[in-house]
Amino acid sequence: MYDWLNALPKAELHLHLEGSLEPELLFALAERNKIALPWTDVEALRGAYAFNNLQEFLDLYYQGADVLRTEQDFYDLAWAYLQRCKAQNVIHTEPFFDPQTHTDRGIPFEVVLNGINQALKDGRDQLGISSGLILSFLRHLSEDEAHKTLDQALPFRDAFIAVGLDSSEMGHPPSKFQRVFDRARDEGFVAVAHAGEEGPPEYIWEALDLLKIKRIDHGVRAIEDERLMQRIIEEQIPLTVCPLSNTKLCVFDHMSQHNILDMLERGVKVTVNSDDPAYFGGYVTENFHALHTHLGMTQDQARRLAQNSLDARLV
Ligand SMILES: Nc1ncnc2[nH]cnc12
Ligand SMILES: [Zn+2]
Repeated sequence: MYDWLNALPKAELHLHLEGSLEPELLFALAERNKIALPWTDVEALRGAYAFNNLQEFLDLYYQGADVLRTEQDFYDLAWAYLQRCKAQNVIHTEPFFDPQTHTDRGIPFEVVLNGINQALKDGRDQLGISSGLILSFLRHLSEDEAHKTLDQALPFRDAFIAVGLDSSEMGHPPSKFQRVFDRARDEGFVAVAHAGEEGPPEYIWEALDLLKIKRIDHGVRAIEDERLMQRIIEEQIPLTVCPLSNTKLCVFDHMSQHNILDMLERGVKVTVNSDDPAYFGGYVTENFHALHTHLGMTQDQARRLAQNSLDARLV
């Protein structure tokens, strides 16, 4: 089944480039940039990948991103991810990047963007993988800071297809970012947002009604609100679900409890994605395979999930 799932043509719609930083590359970049790391080796770092919630993961994820300094580093990061796409027949990808994670450390916006963009271009030209980049605001920071990030992005508007919202969900509802999303949409960007990963269904309502998003990232807690379920089914609003992430971050205790196939059978436009594959134990195919192993996902269901991912592309 793994090989069959791997060969299935698919799109990835929920992937943080910083979350695709494998420990081997992290160590190589630390050496290249002469940065001392708190872990003795790759295995010690991998051993730290045990999380009880989103915040515990984010603390390590932001720490890991500190090795990314130069345009070449960002290129290497994105290029390594695109090669994984090629190996897993991901024919289209819409990755997120978090500019504030880097600009707050003094890395110029253009350095980050140029490195990523060159890799995406080479991915199109050399690997045949189409893509669209999503600029994600960090929700634990202020809306003012998000406005500043949007200002920095506007001169490069053709480099992005959408804006997103990620990082610590609880206590940072979508309503906090209503004005900057209004501005981004006025400037022609599509909007997406993480909602209903750890946060309640109300955050999904806000993301839809206040941020006017076209796709919900995660959204697994929608199932707690029947009226919300009716809406996302009726309007066929796609959900970018990340099964391995959800179990690694204890959103579900075990993969056998995941609700993605229940949602699929109820008519929700759910898709399968890897979120932060370097940290959560696998790329898209591993996520599909876990659904087969623990939930008995059939080939027919896998085909529908893959088709949903192709249908839910923004570009
Ligand atoms: N799963 C996730 N949720 C929120 N923010 C993130 N940033 C990277 N991965 C994330
Ligand atoms: Zn995510």
